[in-house]
Amino acid sequence: MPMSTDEPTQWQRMVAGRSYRSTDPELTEARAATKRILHEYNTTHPDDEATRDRLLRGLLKSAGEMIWIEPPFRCDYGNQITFGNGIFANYDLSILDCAPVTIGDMVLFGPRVTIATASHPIDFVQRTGDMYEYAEPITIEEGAWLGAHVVVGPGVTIGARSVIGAGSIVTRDIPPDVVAAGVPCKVVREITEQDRDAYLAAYGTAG
Ligand SMILES: CC(=O)SCCNC(=O)CCNC(=O)[C@H](O)C(C)(C)COP(=O)(O)OP(=O)(O)OC[C@H]1O[C@@H](n2cnc3c(N)ncnc32)[C@H](O)[C@@H]1OP(=O)(O)O
Repeated sequence: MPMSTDEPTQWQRMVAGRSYRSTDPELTEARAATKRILHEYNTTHPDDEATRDRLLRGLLKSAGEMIWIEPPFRCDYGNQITFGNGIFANYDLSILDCAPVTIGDMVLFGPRVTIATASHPIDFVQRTGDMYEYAEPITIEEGAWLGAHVVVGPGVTIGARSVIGAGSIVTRDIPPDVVAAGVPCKVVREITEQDRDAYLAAYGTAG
């Protein structure tokens, strides 16, 4: 029987949220190309902001204004990542962008945040023999702040302006305007105007 020519590629399966194999040659080469760009990014001179900005804009699907991603920064493909405006990421941001990753305006990342869209089957044979993998999109809405060492899992949305405590593992959606923390990450409380007053009382203004 003749082979069908309209079978989706592994890339098409991956971005459609279906099972795929990351060992596919097209995907392997795409990751290798990304690593070459990131190697250059991560070894720039600290003062060479212009080169880092150029490399980032060539790598990402889209990038707004005023983005500062401290090296080292790692991702799988780059062209699945959208950054809004005014984003700061501290050292060691890792994004497994096998599905779309959308970061809104004014999002802050503490050091060593991991955003993992990719996952594997729980079943051993599917995971190792079949080598199946799948990925689900992740969205971090505008103004969210993720503390150090936060891990965000496949399919999660973190709501606007919410704060995720250091070391949290986020496995479910987090609503807007809350402090959430822990393993697994749960809402601790809502953020209110009292937070502003309490901050000023404790630390004052920056002049
Ligand atoms: C962009 C950058 O580079 S950021 C620099 C890196 N800095 C960080 O990563 C620091 C991040 N900060 C935190 O994680 C802080 O703990 C915050 C912001 C979540 C604290 O928020 P607050 O609402 O002030 O929390 P508060 O200290 O009042 O604690 C509320 C409760 O949540 C718990 N909690 C707070 N943080 C965490 C956390 N990371 N993990 C688990 N539980 C936590 C507290 O133990 C407390 O529980 P309790 O009521 O049972 O005692």
